[in-house]
Amino acid sequence: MSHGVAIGEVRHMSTAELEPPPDRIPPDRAPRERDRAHRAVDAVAADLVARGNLAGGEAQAVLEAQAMMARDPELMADVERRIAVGSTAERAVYDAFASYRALLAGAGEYLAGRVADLDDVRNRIVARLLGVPMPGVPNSDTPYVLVARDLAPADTALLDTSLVLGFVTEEGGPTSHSAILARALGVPAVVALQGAVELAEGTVVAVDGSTGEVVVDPDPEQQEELARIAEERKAALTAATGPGATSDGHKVPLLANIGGPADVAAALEAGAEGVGLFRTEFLFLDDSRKAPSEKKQAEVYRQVLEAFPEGRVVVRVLDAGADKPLDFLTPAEEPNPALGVRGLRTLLGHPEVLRTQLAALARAAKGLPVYLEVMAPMVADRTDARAFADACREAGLQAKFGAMVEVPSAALRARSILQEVEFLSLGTNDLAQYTFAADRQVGVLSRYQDPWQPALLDLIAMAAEAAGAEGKGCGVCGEAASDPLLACVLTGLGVTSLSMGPTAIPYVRAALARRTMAQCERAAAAARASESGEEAREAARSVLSGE
Ligand SMILES: C=C(OP(=O)(O)O)C(=O)O
Ligand SMILES: [Mg+2]
Repeated sequence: MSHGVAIGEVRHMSTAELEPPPDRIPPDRAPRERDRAHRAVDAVAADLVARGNLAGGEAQAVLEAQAMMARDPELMADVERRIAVGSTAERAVYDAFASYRALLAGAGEYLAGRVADLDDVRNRIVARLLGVPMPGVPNSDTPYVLVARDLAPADTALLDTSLVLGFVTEEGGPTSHSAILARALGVPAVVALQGAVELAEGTVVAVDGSTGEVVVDPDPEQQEELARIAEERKAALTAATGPGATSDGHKVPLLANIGGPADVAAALEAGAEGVGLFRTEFLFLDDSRKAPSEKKQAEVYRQVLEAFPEGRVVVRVLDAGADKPLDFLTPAEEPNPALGVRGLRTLLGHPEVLRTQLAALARAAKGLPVYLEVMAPMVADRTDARAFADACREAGLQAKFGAMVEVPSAALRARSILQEVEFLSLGTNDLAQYTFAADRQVGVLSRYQDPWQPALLDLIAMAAEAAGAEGKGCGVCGEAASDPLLACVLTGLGVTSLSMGPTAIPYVRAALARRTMAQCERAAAAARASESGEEAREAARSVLSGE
């Protein structure tokens, strides 16, 4: 969710499946159809790349990955085969994508995340061949609330925020890629709302990005009340500036999650005190066969480091696998990729990739006054942590080495992990996934992704207490940190820094500035004493607003 309230009329994303008729063509038309298919694919791929260039950041990487899907040579070979036996270009594309989709489904992999991307590519190519408008964002001159089954990155990347007041999706958990991209736009959004696509076109809805509520046909009083709440939030926002701290001066550095240099401007504008999570995998998406060279990586890292002179920059080494597969590193045949070779496990199996990345970081930081910190994703135990710390030392890296806490075992044995590394960073997206055994990409399981769940709060508290006892830092860099109320609770649990998408920083800063540390601790205790995520949220809200 983004914060704020949007009130407006529903406009649906045009998702009607374009199914071309199964017309047959005579053999002499095949060359022409082949040519049409090639031109449509090229145009769509070029359009996706152009959209990516405009959007920058994480969106660019996702769009470029989509362009690669469009240009997939095997897919094109299948299209040509179908044309050769009498299909029209549009029908051949439609059918070839359908079998590719089934193949993905059979692989069982990160499908939920990728199918929306794949369908979007197919719709674009088929629409182009049929000469009908591209599927996607509706044409409207007046502002509206966009409703969609799921949002394809190509659409979220270039949404006109002067027209889109907010959006609601039926699919996609709160930590899915579309939700993260949506949040980056900074308009109120509610994801994984069951029944969203049934909302009638033109109905007025109020979308509260902070609570996740969508009020259908709000009466004038409700509209006024919601608008008043939104105004209050805005006023609180402008009142708070400077470093993150509670009203009694307990400092909680507010850091930004970024995917590359393109996100730095937004981080600086939001007043980020540094970067708490630099997701480096976006750099690796350009080439599906090999890692970028040390020189290329160093250039990109340096651009980010230079933007935060004297600030803290936490770089996460490559987190490949599961929802972020890379062809040259991720095993193709894993029965359960989220439980498979991913994150640090991938890097330990490909030490040369880790070595190159660490060498690039050492090169990038040379001579800069920045506080570089480097952390590994998916650390499960002390052996993992030691292997990572050893690799960092061998690379001669002048940096603090840390471990992400994304697996329950790491939270349970945080103290032992801290014998090897200097800080912890809680990746609450994956920690929730593994605590509740609920795939973070599956919309119907999104209840388990609620970071307010007391079990998750217990694990966070364990990690934070262990770090406190060792005199070391323990930050949060998962989506949990971007919820202003939860940010107060996390602070109360003993978390020492919060890292989030830049657009959330002002809201979190304002929320912390209004509470004392003692209030945050009371809210944390009340939340942990609850029996469900919903109860925990209510309990914390009542502590934090009642004093
Ligand atoms: C920050 C996290 O990493 P990612 O979302 O990139 O997996 C997390 O899992 O919370
Ligand atoms: Mg993670």
